[in-house]
Amino acid sequence: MLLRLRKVSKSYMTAEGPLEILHEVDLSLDAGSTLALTGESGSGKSTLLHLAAGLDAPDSGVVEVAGQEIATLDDAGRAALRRGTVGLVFQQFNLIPSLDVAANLAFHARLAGRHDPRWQAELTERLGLTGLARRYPEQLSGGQQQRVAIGRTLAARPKLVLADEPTGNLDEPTGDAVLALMLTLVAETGAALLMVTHSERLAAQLDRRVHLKAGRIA
Ligand SMILES: Nc1ncnc2c1ncn2[C@@H]1O[C@H](COP(=O)(O)OP(=O)(O)OP(=O)(O)O)[C@@H](O)[C@H]1O
Repeated sequence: MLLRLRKVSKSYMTAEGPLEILHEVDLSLDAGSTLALTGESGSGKSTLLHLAAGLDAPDSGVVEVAGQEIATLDDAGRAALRRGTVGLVFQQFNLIPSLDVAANLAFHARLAGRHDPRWQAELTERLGLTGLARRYPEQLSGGQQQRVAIGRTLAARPKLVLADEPTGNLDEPTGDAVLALMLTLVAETGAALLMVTHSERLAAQLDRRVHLKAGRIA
């Protein structure tokens, strides 16, 4: 099992007092499987994804990634887990503006010690980025930037891909094409995917779907 949440609860402090966002959420994801996380705006989807990435800690409950309980790791251990096992794709592409496409694609793989020029070349071609390798992010369209962001994540061959509305900034045909490509590449690398989406239509393309409502899995 790549990802497991057990009785995970999380509150944020607000001016009116603590606000519970997630209440005893259980969720698990096996290697090679894909799961869509849906729910209304504010239902806690991004919060859950951040907990799964070890970017934030739950108030109670357990988060395990690849068999490791995140709470038992120190900052360096969590950073190593993110670098070595987890890949993140966000709606805002988070490309490095000072690096060209090729260097952006290589960045995480190099950090993870898994830079593989042949795999990068294959991703570049299949993501339709050939010819754009020397361009900088600001010289790309939104769809092109998102394909670079997905390529950058997959170049490092993460075991677990966490994606937050990865096609949310794209028009529907472009978003559909980018998602289809991401699903194919995730399947080929044997990674597990947890994807947050507002879209029922996109959620239906993944193996399983869970819906968050008022902080609980509905
Ligand atoms: N750091 C924070 N401090 C206080 N409240 C927060 C914080 N982060 C998120 N929240 C609140 O927690 C709730 C859940 O936020 P979250 O971003 O997880 O929702 P979401 O389901 O991803 O929403 P969306 O679909 O709009 O992105 C929201 O009400 C939000 O205002």
